[in-house]
Amino acid sequence: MALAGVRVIELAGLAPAPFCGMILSDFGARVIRVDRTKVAMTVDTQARGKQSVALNLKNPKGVAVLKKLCVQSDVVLEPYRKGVMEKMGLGPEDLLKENPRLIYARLTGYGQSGSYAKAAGHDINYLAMSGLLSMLGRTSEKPYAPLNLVADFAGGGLMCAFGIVLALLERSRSGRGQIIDASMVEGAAYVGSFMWKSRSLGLWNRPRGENLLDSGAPFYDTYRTSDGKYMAVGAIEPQFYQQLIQGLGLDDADLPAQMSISDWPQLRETFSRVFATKTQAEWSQVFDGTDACVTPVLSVDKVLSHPHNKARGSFFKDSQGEISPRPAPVLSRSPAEPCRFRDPFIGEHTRSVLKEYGFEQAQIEQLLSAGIVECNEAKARL
Ligand SMILES: C[C@H](CCC[C@@H](C)[C@H]1CC[C@H]2[C@@H]3[C@H](O)C[C@@H]4C[C@H](O)CC[C@]4(C)[C@H]3C[C@H](O)[C@]12C)C(=O)SCCNC(=O)CCNC(=O)[C@H](O)C(C)(C)COP(=O)(O)OP(=O)(O)OC[C@H]1O[C@@H](n2cnc3c(N)ncnc32)[C@H](O)[C@@H]1OP(=O)(O)O
Repeated sequence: MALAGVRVIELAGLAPAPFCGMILSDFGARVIRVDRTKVAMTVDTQARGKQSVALNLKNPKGVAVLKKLCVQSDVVLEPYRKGVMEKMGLGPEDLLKENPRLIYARLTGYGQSGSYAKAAGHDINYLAMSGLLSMLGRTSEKPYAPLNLVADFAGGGLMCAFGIVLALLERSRSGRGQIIDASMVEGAAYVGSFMWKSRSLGLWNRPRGENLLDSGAPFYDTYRTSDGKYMAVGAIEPQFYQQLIQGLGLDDADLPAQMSISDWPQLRETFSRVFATKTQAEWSQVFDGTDACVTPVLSVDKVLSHPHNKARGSFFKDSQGEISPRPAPVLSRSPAEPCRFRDPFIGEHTRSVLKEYGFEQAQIEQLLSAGIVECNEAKARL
């Protein structure tokens, strides 16, 4: 796999950093998640392929353990508020001094500088600060955050993984590590570059929810079917729009022009009325194999069985029967191979990892009895 041989230490976080670690793990990196001690259950639902070491970083001996792990690693990924790592004596200066090849990735909401750097926040706040939230939502409604996909995952976890891969590539030439300041505000805004770069085209001149791609246009929207499901319509180009009209059984001569914005409400009503006459399956049959750009809105349970997704193996079931998306993109020679085994228990690999990283048996026992590290091998064997 592309990242085979890369060792990552991921400090346990909420959503974006776990996703970043999972991407690296899916593509072959060895990811060791450092969890807190005295925690019964992890909230990391993106732990695929990771190992877990439970370590008390409030104790200087715990800090020393982490340093030793980082000296022998390629990447450390930290998801804390600005200053937390420095306070524990684990800031970039400390760790890069001991391992100048280390890539030190800092995944935060607001970045390492600026007046918000130390403030708490979540996806919706970062999305708001990126400018993008102001553009999301239906006409005459308040801004609407699309789950926590944009800032946490696209602009956060994924962008941070991209930064790490870039830094690894650069290190193969320079031999030196570096610090990655991954701000979710900036990551989200960067993902949304199109919104800024396409303003001159007049794509976003109208209020929120009344533009071409924000559900303003009737040919770029979703429609309810007779069985209470939905179809997605993305027939922008005139030649594809014609196929939409044909599939709906409408006559172009009876309809206003596609780009007549003042007629969009009327056109939407017509489309809504027609879509409500057949089930999702029936509409899929009508549009499959055409270029009308009309697809069923699949529920997360149904994606696995759709013939297209099935043919490509786009989703898979793990050993627990849970459906997951296959890691993307697909590399021809060294594709990702997601681990199908269950996620680790907190501290499941403490003993084995410490041994591998050069701790003597007696040292490990001492750390365990002092509560500086915790081990959960027994739970794993149950
Ligand atoms: C919208 C998303 C978030 C969605 C997440 C939800 C899915 C989950 C959120 C809450 C979960 C529920 C909850 O936990 C209760 C149940 C628990 C149960 O086990 C499961 C069910 C639950 C209902 C559970 C269910 C779900 O999992 C949840 C609903 C996001 O937007 S995520 C993005 C958040 N932002 C960032 O990541 C940006 C960077 N980080 C930050 O700004 C801050 O970390 C943050 C997120 C604001 C949190 O601030 P906080 O004050 O809590 O922490 P920090 O200032 O960063 O300091 C960390 C302290 O921890 C110490 N520490 C770290 N590691 C160790 C260690 N190994 N040992 C000892 N101590 C450690 C560190 O020293 C810091 O201590 P100090 O505060 O003393 O300096």
